[in-house]
Amino acid sequence: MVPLPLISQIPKFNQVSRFCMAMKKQEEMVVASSDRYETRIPHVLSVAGSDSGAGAGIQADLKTCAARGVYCSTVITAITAQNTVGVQDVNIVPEGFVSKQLKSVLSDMQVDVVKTGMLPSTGIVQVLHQCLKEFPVRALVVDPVMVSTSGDVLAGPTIISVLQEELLPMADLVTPNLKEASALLGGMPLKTISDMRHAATLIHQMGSKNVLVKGGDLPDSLDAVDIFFDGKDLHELRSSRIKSRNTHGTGCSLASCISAELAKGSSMFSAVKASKQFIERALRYSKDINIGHGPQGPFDHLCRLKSREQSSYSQGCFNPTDLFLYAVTDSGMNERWDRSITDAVKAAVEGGATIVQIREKDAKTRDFLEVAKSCIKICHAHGVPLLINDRIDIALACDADGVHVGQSDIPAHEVRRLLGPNKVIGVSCKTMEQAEQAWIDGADYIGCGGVYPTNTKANNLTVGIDGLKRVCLASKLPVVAIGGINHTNAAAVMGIGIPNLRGVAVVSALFDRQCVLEAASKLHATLVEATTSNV
Ligand SMILES: Nc1ncnc2c1ncn2[C@@H]1O[C@H](COP(=O)(O)OP(=O)(O)OP(=O)(O)O)[C@@H](O)[C@H]1O
Ligand SMILES: Cc1ncc(CO)c(N)n1
Ligand SMILES: [Mg+2]
Repeated sequence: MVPLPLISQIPKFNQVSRFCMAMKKQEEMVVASSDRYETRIPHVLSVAGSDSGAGAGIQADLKTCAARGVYCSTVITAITAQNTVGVQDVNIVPEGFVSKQLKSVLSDMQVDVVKTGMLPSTGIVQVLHQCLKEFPVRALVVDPVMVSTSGDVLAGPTIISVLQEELLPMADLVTPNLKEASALLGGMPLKTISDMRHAATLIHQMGSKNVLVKGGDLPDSLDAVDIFFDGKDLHELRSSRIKSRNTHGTGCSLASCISAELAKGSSMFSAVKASKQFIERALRYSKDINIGHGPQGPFDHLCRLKSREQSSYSQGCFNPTDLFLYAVTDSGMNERWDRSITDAVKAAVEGGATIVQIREKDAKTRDFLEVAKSCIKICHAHGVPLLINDRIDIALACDADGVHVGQSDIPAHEVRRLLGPNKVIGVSCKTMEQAEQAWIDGADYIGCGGVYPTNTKANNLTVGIDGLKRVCLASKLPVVAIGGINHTNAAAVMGIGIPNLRGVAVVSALFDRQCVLEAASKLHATLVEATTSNV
């Protein structure tokens, strides 16, 4: 198979569509060669050390990629005896054997992105450099692991010059923490955000296309602040600092999440921002878990999948963040683009849809049920809930996660009675009164729109941005905006800045497009951009 160009050689605006085209081409090749339709899964190769405590290293990378729906292969560079107290011992894998692992994976599997962690010898860096020249990949993310947060050395200072000479000039992103940034800069002290900004520009000169200086260990900082530099602009990425001992492995997980998002086709900046959100969410979810007796515990990468089983769908605890990118299917559009509903849903969730609603107005009941069952499997494999529009019978029969109803469908309180307390119920509302009623009726969220005019629903009254604001301010339930929303106006919708507006629901912007995956990841990136603060 012809290797794809390095990500840094592809103009930014073209990345996602080229990736989609390449994926389509590969799919066609598979069909042609085996007469069987298979979909390629985005693939990250992690070249890193094993952490026996499984909070960092290879284990963190595997879990992060799994949480993001991306395949992760592994080349192990060292085995560490490690726990929540610290690193007790390190056994370095001989470079010849690292080289064998690299060749095994790279010569056989189609890797999109290589992510490096612990590279404990100069020989290992050299064989990696050689292999990447022989088997180019779309992106290289270098996490220059040197010292663990417990203070133990994972790669000595001799590594620095070979990293600088061989790896950084090939890298699309390098992600040093404060100590590593300081070591790369010959021991320069880094104590403030302004020091971090300066460091990012200096490290950029070592050849990496982009630099992310991580501030997890910045003393006296109320927020967790990272500095991103793309060679032109400096961005300050902030999230709240979660008060928890369970922060071991945040660095590895951040870099592998960025790699996973790049593998799916995101642009670099969107991947970085989405990944910072992922870390914050996982830390918040895991802040009270208790593993080990030492000062630094691991967090739970798979929280999103778990919270799905434990909360929304069996314990009756709806997670409003699921409304972020809400995909509503339309059979007419799928027919027009000659794809099945299941293929459309699969592409939407792979591209980043966070909840799916199956809306089938004309389907035969039995066909609808079969489609719903397949879609649930796809959605749950990605930790995404699936709702059914209007048809409570179908939702019950396939054990969907919930139902969405309009004002002329069965009233929400009846739906609640039929579905019980643990399912998700959404109601379309145009007015403050309807929003109040949805709350009284026991709904979990409301959909408000049409925000903009749309062809999807005939004779649908447009409430506009002002109507949306009014309903959001009055609603006691989380709100998802709907109606004519796409990647050009999504930022304006989220920009109204009312906290209970949790996302946008879209039909045409995903499904009336040639490449649903591309449309979804582009819209997801736009939403992340619109909802993450940066200076
Ligand atoms: N307590 C926290 N709350 C929120 N975000 C955090 C916290 N600690 C770290 N982060 C974030 O996690 C990411 C990793 O940062 P950090 O500086 O801890 O990397 P690291 O030291 O390489 O991690 P590690 O060595 O533990 O794997 C950054 O985006 C940082 O802002
Ligand atoms: C194996 C390994 N890689 C990276 C880190 C950095 O957190 C660690 N502690 N252990
Ligand atoms: Mg740290």
